[in-house]
Amino acid sequence: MHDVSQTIKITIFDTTLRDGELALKRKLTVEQKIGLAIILDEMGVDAIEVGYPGAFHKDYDEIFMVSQQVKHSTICGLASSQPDEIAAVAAALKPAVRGRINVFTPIGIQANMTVSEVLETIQSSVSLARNYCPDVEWSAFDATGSHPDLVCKAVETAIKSGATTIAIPDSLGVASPVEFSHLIETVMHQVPNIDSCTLAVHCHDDLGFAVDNSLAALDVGARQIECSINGLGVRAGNADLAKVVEAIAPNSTYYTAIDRSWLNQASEMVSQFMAGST
Ligand SMILES: CC(C)C(=O)C(=O)O
Repeated sequence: MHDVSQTIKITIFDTTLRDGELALKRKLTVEQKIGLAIILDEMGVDAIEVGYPGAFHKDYDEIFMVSQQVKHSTICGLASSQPDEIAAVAAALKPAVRGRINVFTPIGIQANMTVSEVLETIQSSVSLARNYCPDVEWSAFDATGSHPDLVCKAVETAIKSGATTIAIPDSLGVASPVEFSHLIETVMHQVPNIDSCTLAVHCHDDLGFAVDNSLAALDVGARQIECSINGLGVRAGNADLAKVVEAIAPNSTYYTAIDRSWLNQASEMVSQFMAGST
């Protein structure tokens, strides 16, 4: 239960079953995904990202079956801007009480696309996703490896195209807390329609800053943190959900809906996944 003086709810988006699974040598079974998703749902996680069917065919069935079991959390599937990937996530989410399509577009310097190609790709993919689902997240893959002006233009375009959540990832884990919160602040100040979406952050731990970057972003306007149990995720991992939630708990401004009594059970389950994958 949060203190009534804590006024701003921070949405907790768990990506253990999607980004986290990428770190495992042996992929999770559908039973393992359902088992963890039920605990995350009980724990009060707002959104659970279950898979990326465009890259892994098995993730389609897993999103479908987790969607049948979970009653409270929003179930999310990842898609690139390819129309068939977006359609696959939409179909897999059919049984979900609440579903979300997370569309990502690479916008870093290495993406090798012109500005107009990037913006057209965002416009067409996010609009398509919105035709299937009222809850669409757009993720600016490699935002910290891009020019801030392009990040802002891209975010504005995604919101105009119907995105309800915008994620700014530090995809390669290259930013310090000062640099990352400066980027979030720039987006908050320069994007005219930013108030019509929830701003999310998705940080990787290559420099050991995933949790610090996520928390620093709150004071400049981020309202969703993407994280994972035990920080499981590609390379050095994602922000650790328990560390994020424990850091927010005593804060007088922010609160989460997480019931922290479930944290150990979730951590033990994911430790077993990790041990079984070596
Ligand atoms: C696909 C996106 C959200 C991602 O995992 C990243 O940028 O790290």
